[in-house]
Amino acid sequence: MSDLPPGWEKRTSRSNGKDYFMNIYTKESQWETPTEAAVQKSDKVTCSHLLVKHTESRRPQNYKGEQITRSKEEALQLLRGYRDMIVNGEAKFADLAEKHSDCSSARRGGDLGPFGPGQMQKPFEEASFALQVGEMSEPISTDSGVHIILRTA
Ligand SMILES: O=C(N[C@H](Cc1nc2ccccc2[nH]1)C(=O)O)c1cc2ccccc2s1
Repeated sequence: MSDLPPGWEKRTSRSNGKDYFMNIYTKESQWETPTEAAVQKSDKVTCSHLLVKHTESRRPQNYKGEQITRSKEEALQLLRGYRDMIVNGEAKFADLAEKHSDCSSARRGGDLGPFGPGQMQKPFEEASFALQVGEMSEPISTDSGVHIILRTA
């Protein structure tokens, strides 16, 4: 069994059964077998989000194919309610995201995985990169709808 350089973990892909390698510091993954120690700093963040779409969303339909009919104001009120439940410990972020997010990442408790600058819509990127690990954003708006973001790495 060949040893891996420090900071890497071998995983098996659920979608194709192939082995891949996860950097335990940055949570970034790669198919190639690493030959160097894993870097501990990354220009990426890992976030989860809860998206509530509304009639002004770029695609007013959620990943389940349901048409979105709520107004932007209603979406914001819903989202503030979820955020309050998380802040006062009544519910977990991932549980509410899985139950209520209109983004397909709901299937993974809202997890979007690691992303770097230039990958997400600007308002989302700016809010995400301003968070400390473990911190949750105030509601923010993108063309997709209104979101709360939790930075996890
Ligand atoms: O753009 C996506 N989903 C859109 C909604 C949406 N719009 C977003 C804008 C910024 C960040 C996440 C966002 N998710 C949809 O389902 O209509 C993504 C889904 C997923 C799922 C897993 C990992 C990344 C992504 S990005």
